[in-house]
Order: sequence, then C-alpha cells, then structure tokens
Amino acid sequence: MPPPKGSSRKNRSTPVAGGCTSDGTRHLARVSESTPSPLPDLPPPPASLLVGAALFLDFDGTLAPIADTPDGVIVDNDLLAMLARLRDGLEGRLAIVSGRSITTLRDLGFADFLLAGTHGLEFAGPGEDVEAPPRRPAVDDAEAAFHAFADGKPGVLVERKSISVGLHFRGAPQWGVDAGELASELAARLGLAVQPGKMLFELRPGGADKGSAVHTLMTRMPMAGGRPLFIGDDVTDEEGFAAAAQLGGAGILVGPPRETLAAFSLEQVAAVRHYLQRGLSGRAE
Ligand SMILES: O=P(O)(O)OC[C@H]1O[C@H](O[C@H]2O[C@H](CO)[C@@H](O)[C@H](O)[C@H]2O)[C@H](O)[C@@H](O)[C@@H]1O
Repeated sequence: MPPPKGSSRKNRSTPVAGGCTSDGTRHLARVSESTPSPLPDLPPPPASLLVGAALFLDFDGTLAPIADTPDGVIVDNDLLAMLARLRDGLEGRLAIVSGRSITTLRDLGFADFLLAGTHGLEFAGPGEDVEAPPRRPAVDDAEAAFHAFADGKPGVLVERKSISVGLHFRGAPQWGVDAGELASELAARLGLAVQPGKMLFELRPGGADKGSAVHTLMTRMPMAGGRPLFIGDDVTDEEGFAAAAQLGGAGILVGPPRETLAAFSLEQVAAVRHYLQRGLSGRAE
C-alpha cells in the first residue's frame, strides 16, 4: 500500500540544508515566512505496509533503545528470532542498515542477516566477505586527534570503527559544540565527511549514505522486487526515507515529531517491535 499522498512532512516546507545542533543532531532547515506551527503527529503505519515489503531497519534507536555508550546496547534473542521469522516471511527481503560497522553488527548477533554498515559504505550478506573501501590513513589521523581531544574529558569517548571513527559526548554534553568544531576542521583538512549522529560526530569517507544503500540493495536479490519500507530514528535515516519514497515505498520515523521525509511514525523502539510482531502475525489493518 503506498503512503498517503502528501503525508510526508517534506510537503509542509522546503528543506534546504542540513545544520548541526549542539547536541550533535542535524536538522533540516525550513524556508518559511511565518512562524512554524507545531509539527503534527504522523499517522502510525498500517500493518499491511509490510506485505510485499523490502524492509530496511536501522539499528540504534530503532531496534534497540539508545544506551549510555556504544557498547551498552543489548540485542536479545527474542528480537533476533522475530527478525529471522520476518525475513523468512518476506522471502529474504530484510536488511539492517546501520552506522555501525558490519563487524560490529555481526558481533551484536546479526550475522545471519543482510547488512549495510557504516552509513551505506559497507555491504555483506550472511557468510559473505564484507564489500567495503579500505580504511584510509586519514581516518587513523582523525582517530588520533579525537583521542587527544577526549583525553582528560570524562564522558567523551572515541569509537574506533572499521573504516571510520566516532567521537561520542553523551556522557559529557558540554563538549558537544567543541566536538563538532573539531570534526568539521578535521574533515576539511583530511578529506573526510562529517556524519552527525545522536550525541556523536563521526568522520568517514564520503560518497555513500543510507539512501544510496537502499538504492544499491534494491537492485540486488533478495531485496529487488519488494516495496522499500525504511524504519529509522536518526537524522542519518532521512536519506533512507527519501530513497524508499522515491522507489515507491515509504519511511517510518521512530520518535517524537520532527521535520522529516518519513510518511508514518512510531513513538519508540517498543512500538517498532510491536509493529513488526503484528505484521508477522498477519494482523493487517
Ligand atoms: O545507524 P544506527 O544503527 O542508528 O547507528 C548510528 C550510531 O549508533 C551508535 O551510537 C548511538 O547509539 C549509542 C548506543 O545506544 C549511543 O550511546 C550514542 O550516543 C548514539 O550516537 C554507534 O555507536 C555508532 O557507531 C553508530 O554510527
């Protein structure tokens, strides 16, 4: 079932640029001549949207609640079992699309799933070698600079990833602005892209995002032929929502109302799991 026409908030105003807020999130700036009105709630997605879907699932904040640290997330066996049943019911058309590296996603328990990691830079199916660009020396330079910044700042964490590096400040939000400035300066100097996240700035090679990951996977089996449905919570998921809509599907925003390209919303991780479980049970509305 296609999303209701005009239900995506992109029609309410004109997104013109991405900017960073001090908590590390990015917002879509709006062109408006009047005072912006409060954002209305988007409708919940009908369960029938899952029928024939090619399902793209973000991980942090979508399948697992946000934790204090990257290592603090928990993936329970019930979630993995439910996703495996959903994947099988969709004839394989389920992919995890995350900012995490594929190595980390596999360590977290997703080894049997189709994966797109590092914001669309890495791909792998179950048991396959990871398709990814090599780690650049510039990323090591950025990591060293991040460590120098984090040194002596309790709560600031450096996350070493396969081909990127993250600077987290969830435990010390007062350093968010400085962390963002450092990330921007390093990106310009080292030829890397800044990826803002939730209380996080990452530096990574450019040239891909979650939208390009959707476009790539939709040309390949088993995702090809399904109707893309992208579920995510973060600003980094907006490109995934856009790609899904372009290809005749839709996005589902997880979390409170915000400017978004999604057509539907679910309020939190528990609601995502309930929605997927309901689709699995065949309880279409
Ligand atoms: O695309 P995602 O699957 O949502 O991954 C995005 C980033 O998620 C992780 O950081 C976020 O979650 C942490 C654990 O809940 C939290 O402590 C942190 O503040 C969040 O930014 C992960 O550590 C990153 O590598 C991912 O890129």
